[in-house]
Amino acid sequence: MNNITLIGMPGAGKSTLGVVLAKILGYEFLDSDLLIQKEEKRRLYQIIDEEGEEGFKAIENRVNASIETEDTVIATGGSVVYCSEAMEHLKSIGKVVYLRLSLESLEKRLGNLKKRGVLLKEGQTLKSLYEERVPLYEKYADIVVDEEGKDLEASLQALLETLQKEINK
Ligand SMILES: Nc1ncnc2c1ncn2[C@@H]1O[C@H](COP(=O)(O)OP(=O)(O)O)[C@@H](O)[C@H]1O
Ligand SMILES: O=C(O)C1=C[C@@H](OP(=O)(O)O)[C@@H](O)[C@H](O)C1
Ligand SMILES: [Mg+2]
Repeated sequence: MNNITLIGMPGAGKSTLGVVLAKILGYEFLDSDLLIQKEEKRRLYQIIDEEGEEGFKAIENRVNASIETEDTVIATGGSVVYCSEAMEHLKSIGKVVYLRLSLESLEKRLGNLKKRGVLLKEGQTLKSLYEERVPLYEKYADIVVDEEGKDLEASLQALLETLQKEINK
């Protein structure tokens, strides 16, 4: 199945770029964060508040591992890479694309992380979260797209060009 799954740090543009990419490719678009909210009938922040970090991850794993789509751009939540079953499943139904952005750029782009619903352990900084996650994004990525120094239009262009090259391989 030829789905395209976007992974990367919160604020990397998975949701914003994903929907435009789907439109250009004539694909469906699925934001797995919205699927979690629909299935749980709760907002993400409520799930995190009520179930804690581990509880949220278990739900995120189950929901992402159950996605059965075709010709769909799937924007995941930044924490999906902690969910090994979900990641193996997403890899099996298409290509996994890591949207890479430097810590410095993310720091400028992101506001209050807790308010954004990012899974942060007590006292954890964006820097330590970045260092913890980058190896996981790299581990699961079939394709890496570098977004550094690009505006929305240029990021989308880079994403399209990289996918095109991959398809023509
Ligand atoms: N070059 C860019 N690519 C993607 N998003 C960008 C870019 N520049 C600024 N942004 C902004 O960064 C935010 C990305 O948020 P979002 O798409 O929700 O990311 P994610 O789903 O990866 O957490 C949006 O507010 C978007 O407008
Ligand atoms: O990175 C994270 O810890 C999270 C990112 C969010 O999605 P985005 O990556 O779309 O912001 C959402 O899944 C959840 O609140 C946790
Ligand atoms: Mg998103």
